[in-house]
Amino acid sequence: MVSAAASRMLTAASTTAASLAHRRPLTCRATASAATASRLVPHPADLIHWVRREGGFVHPNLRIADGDPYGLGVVATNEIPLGSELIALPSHLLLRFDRAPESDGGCDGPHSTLVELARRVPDELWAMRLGLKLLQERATTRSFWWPYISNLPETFSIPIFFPGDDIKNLHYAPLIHQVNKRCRFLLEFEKEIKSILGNVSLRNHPFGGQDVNSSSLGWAMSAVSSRAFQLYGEILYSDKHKNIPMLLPLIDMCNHSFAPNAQIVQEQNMNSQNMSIKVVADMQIKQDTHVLLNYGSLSNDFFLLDYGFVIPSNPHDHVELKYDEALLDAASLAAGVSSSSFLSPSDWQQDILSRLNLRGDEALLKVFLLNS
Ligand SMILES: C[S@@+](CC[C@H](N)C(=O)[O-])C[C@H]1O[C@@H](n2cnc3c(N)ncnc32)[C@H](O)[C@@H]1O
Repeated sequence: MVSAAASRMLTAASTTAASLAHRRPLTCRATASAATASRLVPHPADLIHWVRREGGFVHPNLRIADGDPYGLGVVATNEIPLGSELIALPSHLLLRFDRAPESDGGCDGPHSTLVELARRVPDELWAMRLGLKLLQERATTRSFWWPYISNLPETFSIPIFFPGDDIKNLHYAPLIHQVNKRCRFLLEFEKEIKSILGNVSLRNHPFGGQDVNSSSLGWAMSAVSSRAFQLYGEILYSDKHKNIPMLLPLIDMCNHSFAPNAQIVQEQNMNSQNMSIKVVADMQIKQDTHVLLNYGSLSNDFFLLDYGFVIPSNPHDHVELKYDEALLDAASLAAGVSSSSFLSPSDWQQDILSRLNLRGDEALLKVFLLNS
């Protein structure tokens, strides 16, 4: 199933480009690592210049540079003092999926069709919802967001694009299950989108009449899962907020570290439309040093699935096991250990098990093995 999905994504990539030469094709190659991945176009717009021109702020001592082996990154060209504002984006430079009607024809316009498609995406695949918006902007010839989108990688080396054998070699059933699930979703969603958009006029088509396939959907989902930040969105009531994913131009060029030298600060009026997002230096940043953010306390499963990399000795990795006496007895039997009896432990064993909280009415049978 997975290899079929992966190979279909691979081959679909090359087929649409020729017939859509007058538009920005929604294609994706599934090769190369992030470190070498080229951008959507050979000479993308100057992102720093665009952010400044559109009302954002970028510290004069910053540039985008090759962050080998992490792909591109944001680097200090000169020392930057602790507490300095590094990047600031006003609300109109935050790319988010908004359900409210846009000025595109009210209830029937392309935005409404996009909302209808997004409604069919399960909550756990939230990245696909914002991915639909990203695809729409990518397909729009004069999109405001093109200078940003043109700087996105052409490919993502995350497991949904791995060849089938490489997926099997992950050797970890829960991860393989997630990859399979995502691949299956992309193939099914492609069919669903084709059937819905088959009856939609060009005027109301969210992708300007272009075909969307599992390859382009996979590209968009990966772009969002590996670059979006979950930030305060709508205010629900009193001081409760709902986090929503947003793409943050330039800020998303910063790579990850559990020992970051900068952090994201969200400034917000009560009206969330007026929010602004800043990156502030948490320490002095020396010349030629990368600006690093902490993407979150994530385990390597999440990093691999959503970002395509893992952290050696990740302190947030853990293995969850169940202390199951019957299973342990069966394992002893299979191993030829005749003397053990986990189901009827002796007194001293019961005492130790109780102290470990593995026996008794309040017993907690989940065992966590932490990395640290
Ligand atoms: C938000 S983007 C950062 C910008 C990215 N390097 C680029 O070239 O566009 C996240 C991606 O950067 C790479 N990356 C970031 N931090 C990394 C790290 N600590 N180790 C390995 N790869 C990293 C991964 O490819 C990840 O999916």
